[in-house]
Amino acid sequence: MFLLHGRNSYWRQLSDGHDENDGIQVILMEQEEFIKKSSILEVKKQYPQAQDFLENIGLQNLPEDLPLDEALLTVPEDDLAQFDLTRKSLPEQLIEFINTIRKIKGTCTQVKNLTIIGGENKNRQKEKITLTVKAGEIISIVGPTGSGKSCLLADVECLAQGDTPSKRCIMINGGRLSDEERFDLGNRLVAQLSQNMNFVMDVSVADFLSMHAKIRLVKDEQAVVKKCFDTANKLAGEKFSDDTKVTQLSGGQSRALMIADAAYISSSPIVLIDEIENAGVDRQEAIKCLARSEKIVILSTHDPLLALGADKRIVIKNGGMDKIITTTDTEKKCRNTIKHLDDTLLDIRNRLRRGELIENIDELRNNI
Ligand SMILES: Nc1ncnc2c1ncn2[C@@H]1O[C@H](COP(=O)(O)OP(=O)(O)OP(=O)(O)O)[C@@H](O)[C@H]1O
Repeated sequence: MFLLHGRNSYWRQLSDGHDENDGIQVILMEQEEFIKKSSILEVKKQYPQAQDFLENIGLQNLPEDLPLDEALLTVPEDDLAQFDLTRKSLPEQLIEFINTIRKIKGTCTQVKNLTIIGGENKNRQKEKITLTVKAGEIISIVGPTGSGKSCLLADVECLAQGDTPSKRCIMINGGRLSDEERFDLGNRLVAQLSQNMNFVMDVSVADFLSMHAKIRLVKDEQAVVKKCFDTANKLAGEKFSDDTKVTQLSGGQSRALMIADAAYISSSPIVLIDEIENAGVDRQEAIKCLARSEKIVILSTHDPLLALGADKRIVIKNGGMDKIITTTDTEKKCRNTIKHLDDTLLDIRNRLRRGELIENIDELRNNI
C-alpha cells in the first residue's frame, strides 16, 4: 500500500502482556461502538481498511460527515443487494472485515530465526554453507560488484524454496513455509529497503506515518509517529517538515523515512537493505536504530564500517556464499580507527557540499 518495493507484515503480535484474545475482545467491543456511531471520515481515519472495504463494493463516495447507517440511506437497496448486502448487514460486514485483519495479526508466528540453506553458485557448484540468523542480529553481505549480493537478498525476500537461480532455501524458525504462508500478502515477513523507493500515495509525511501506525495497530500512536518522524529527520541529510508530501521527498529523505518506519512502525521482523551507503542517510545511525528493534537485519554493502558493524558477514564469490565470518574483537577495535577515517572523509564531503575549498594538506595529514 505505501511503497512499491517495500513489504509490510501482520506477523508481530498485539502482545501487551495480557492474554491476547482477552485484549482483542475488549478492543473489538469499543471498535464496534466507534464504527457505528462515528462519521465515516473518523472511521476511515481510525481504520484505514474501511476505505478498501467500501471501495470494493463501489461505496467510495458516501457522504463522509455522516455515520455509516445514515449515509447508507442515500444508497439504493438494489445497489447493496448485488453484493448480497443490506443497510443492516453492511456495518456488520465491515466490522467483521476489520476483525479478520486483527485475527490474522493475532495468530501469526513470531520470527525467532531465519536459516539460509546454501544452493549453487553461478558455475552450478554447491554452496556448502547453512547460516542461521537470530532475531536482533545484523548480518552484512560483502563481495565484488556483480558477485551476487542482491541475488542473496532477493532469495530472502521471496523466502526462496529452491526455486530461484541460486536454488537456495530459506527456513523460518527452523521450518519451511507452506506456499500459502509464503505468498499470503497479508502475512508479509520481510521489509526490503531497496536502492530506489517510490511512493504510490500523495499524502503528507504526518498522514503517511499515522495511517501506517493505525494499520499496524500501534499503541501510543502519536508518540510513535513523532519518534519515527524525528528519527527520519536525524537520518536524512536535509531536514523536512511533517507536512511535506511523501512524493516530494528526495531519494535520501524517502529512505530515511522508510528506515525509521521499518524500525518503529512496520511489524516486519526481517529487514533487508541493499547498499544503504548510497542512500545519502546517516548509515551508522540507521543500522543502530534498526538493531534496537530486535529485527533480523541483512544488508549488502561495500562499506567497511557497515560490514564490520555487523555481527557476522557473508562473503559472496561468483554467486555463492563462500565464507561466513564472525566479526572478531580485534576487528571491532580496528573499526574505531576506520570510523575516525570515515568521519574525516564525511567532514570533507560536508565542507565540499557547503562550497568550501579543501586545500589544507597539513590538516588532512594530521587527521589521518
Ligand atoms: N547463485 C547464482 N546463480 C545464478 N545467477 C546468479 C547467482 N548469484 C548471482 N547471480 C546473477 O549474477 C548477476 C549479478 O548479481 P547481483 O546483482 O546480485 O550482484 P551484486 O553483488 O549485488 O552487484 P552490485 O555490487 O553491483 O550491486 C545477476 O544477474 C544475478 O542474477
